[in-house]
Amino acid sequence: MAIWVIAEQRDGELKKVSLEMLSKGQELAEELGTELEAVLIGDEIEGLADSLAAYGAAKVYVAEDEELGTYSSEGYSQVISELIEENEPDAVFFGHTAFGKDLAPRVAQKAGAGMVSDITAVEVEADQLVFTRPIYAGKAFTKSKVLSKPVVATFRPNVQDLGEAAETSANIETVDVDLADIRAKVKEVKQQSGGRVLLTEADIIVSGGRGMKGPENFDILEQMADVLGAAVGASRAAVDAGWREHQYQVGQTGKTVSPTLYIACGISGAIQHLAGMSSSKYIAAINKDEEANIFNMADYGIVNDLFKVVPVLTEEFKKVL
Ligand SMILES: Cc1cc2nc3c(=O)[nH]c(=O)nc-3n(C[C@H](O)[C@H](O)[C@H](O)COP(=O)(O)OP(=O)(O)OC[C@H]3O[C@@H](n4cnc5c(N)ncnc54)[C@H](O)[C@@H]3O)c2cc1C
Repeated sequence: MAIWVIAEQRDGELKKVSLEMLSKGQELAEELGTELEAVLIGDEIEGLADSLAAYGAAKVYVAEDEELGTYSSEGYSQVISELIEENEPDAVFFGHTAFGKDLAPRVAQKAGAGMVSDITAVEVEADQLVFTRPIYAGKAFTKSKVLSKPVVATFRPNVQDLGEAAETSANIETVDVDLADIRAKVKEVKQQSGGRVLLTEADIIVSGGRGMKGPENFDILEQMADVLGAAVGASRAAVDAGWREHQYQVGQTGKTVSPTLYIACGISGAIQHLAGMSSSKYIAAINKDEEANIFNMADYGIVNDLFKVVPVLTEEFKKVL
């Protein structure tokens, strides 16, 4: 009986959402009087188990194999499903990331489990987990209880608070892995170069829309992002115009992001854009139209020409950062 967090790592580095889920999981486990445990899968990753313990995992199941070095839907879902069958956890949490979105439904299907996705909050009511998730592009929220066991849930990254890390070492249980029946193997992963933080993990995002007027003008956003250590996003209008690649699109048909600060530059605030960023902690908007809908959502707004404002802000940020 336990709450499980399926840890996500890439190239030996844990994704922040895994630690966020552990921080939240610790609270929930205490309230429910159950254990918090983590599952770590990959190749040569055992060293990461201590970090999972530091954020509250009382036990870490470690499945290591060369074949698991790169993500494989079939391999990872097989390992997790077998572990679930053996240990019968009450709840299994994944990040709502490309990894979690691919893996969680497969695991839920194999375990015959109910699933709730993209959750932004969870609480305990009458000994049951109640999950909150945004619907209608963030205009409304549903609260769901899942009656089957285990419940599988995916957590929106950057929403749960990260707790304090404790000084502790992990209680590791090594998992026997038999991948003889796996039909598909990942032979190579080609990564795009570029040193910027990922959009979905960024603490600060500077985003540009049609108001940027052309691809070359994104340079001023890149410069501001360099100073802030931010990622650069875009509206669909900017992506459709061919100014930015689709992987940087924020919104209903792009990425959902929840940074601490989202700076929207020359973005009007269409509902489909808001769908992807309305759960940001703070929203700042720069737009020359004071009627722009983005100002209804923004915590801070500057009504002015972004080509005047952005370079000034960048210089000011340089002075304090
Ligand atoms: C099914 C569907 C899915 C969609 N999915 C998405 C999605 O995932 N993401 C998304 O973003 N959109 C999406 N859209 C499109 C969405 O409806 C809007 O068309 C789009 O978000 C508009 O982008 P924008 O704000 O950059 O452009 P606009 O709406 O044209 O706004 C440009 C803004 O820039 C301002 N501006 C212009 N010049 C300056 C300047 N010099 N200084 C300051 N401000 C300036 C203007 O005042 C204006 O407010 C979707 C639409 C549909 C129908």
